[in-house]
Amino acid sequence: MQAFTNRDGQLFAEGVALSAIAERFGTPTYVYSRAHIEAQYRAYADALAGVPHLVCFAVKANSNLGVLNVLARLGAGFDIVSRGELERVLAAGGDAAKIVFSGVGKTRDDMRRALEVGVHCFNVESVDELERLQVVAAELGKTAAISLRVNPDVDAGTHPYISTGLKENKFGIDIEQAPAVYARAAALPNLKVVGVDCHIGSQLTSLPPFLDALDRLLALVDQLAEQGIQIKHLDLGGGLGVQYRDEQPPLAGDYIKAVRERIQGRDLALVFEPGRYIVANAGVLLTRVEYLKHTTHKDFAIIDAAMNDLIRPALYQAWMDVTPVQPRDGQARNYDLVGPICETGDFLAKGRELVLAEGDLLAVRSAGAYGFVMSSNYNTRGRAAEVLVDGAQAFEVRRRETIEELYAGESLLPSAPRE
Ligand SMILES: Cc1ncc(COP(=O)(O)O)c(C=O)c1O
Ligand SMILES: N[C@@H](CCCC[NH3+])C(=O)O
Repeated sequence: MQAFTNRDGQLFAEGVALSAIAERFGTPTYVYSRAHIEAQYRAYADALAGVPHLVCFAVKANSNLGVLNVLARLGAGFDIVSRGELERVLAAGGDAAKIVFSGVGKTRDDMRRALEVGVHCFNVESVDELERLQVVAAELGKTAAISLRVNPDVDAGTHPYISTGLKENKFGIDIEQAPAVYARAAALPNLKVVGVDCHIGSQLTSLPPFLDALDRLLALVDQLAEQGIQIKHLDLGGGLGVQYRDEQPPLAGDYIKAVRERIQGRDLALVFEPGRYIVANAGVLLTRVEYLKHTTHKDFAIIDAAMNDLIRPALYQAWMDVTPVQPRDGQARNYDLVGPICETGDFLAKGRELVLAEGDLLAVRSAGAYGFVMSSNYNTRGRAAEVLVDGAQAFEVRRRETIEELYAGESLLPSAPRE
């Protein structure tokens, strides 16, 4: 479904004009559509009907409480990688028993809290983590359900920074070593082996890498059964891509259909950890043109959003669509859209044919995933507001950070006299 549509010469988020949101909440502001989030979640959940499953939204993609709450109300599970994400999920009404805990660097505190609230499963990424979890669980007198994140050595064919399933990546346990590590896990008294998981990368635009990884996991499940270790669930991670420009990634329904065909006849529950697929196209970053700067070489539109608000273009050379909220007639120019930050890498888009004037509003599309969550205070800029649209209403689900908040918690040196 299209969350952002053109009507009466301007762009709407569901039933609310983006110009009205800018008027009310200012810019830069992230705007999300509840209907889109729900539709994307349902694409996964509906395709899994009839199989025991969990769709665990990857909180790293968008951890806004309002967004998490929308998903929690739908019965979603959550994939977390930190204590912070855990507390957010609980604060948003998420069910601890539907949380899978991923990440290569879980601390003892992380483990304690996750055991205390009773997460569904720890996705363990190394032998040392397994041993640490045994100690922490024993101290608390608890049993930790675990899955090993295996590295199936599949090339996801995506950007090298977001490819995670190759031998040279830091993630997971080499699939060839997995049987031995499972044997160790099964021997530890406070751990209970329940699953196998993998996540081979993000923004995948074709099915074969997913299915290759699945085949390798299924071979491992069979091998483990011969060792007397029964796997209950298979967690295939996230990674399904979305359309930013002209990519044609598979739909969740087709992906899940292909997975279901391959696991037919097996007594396995399925877990997925989609992030981008659920929220990327549910969000835009709304920004205003501050200045137009025409030089002999280039035309720049200096906008009030910057790389601190949305770092994907600077970090991955990601192409993001930018659309005027109220398109105007006139002579288009070829603009670089740049922010106010003192870095040449501070751009959100380059070489766009646009008709612009100072004060115009622009929507940077597909910004619902890895947008606000990757923002920073660089150049002492307060972070953007976040607004969630539900039908004809817009709710500020996070207010803009104030200047005072930017230095709250810092202090001066005490003025002790120097000897
Ligand atoms: C373990 C794990 N699960 C899920 C995700 C979510 O990925 P995506 O947003 O591509 O669906 C990631 C991030 O790539 C991840 O590292
Ligand atoms: N932050 C990345 C995705 C990272 C996926 C996290 N494992 C992006 O914007 O594309």
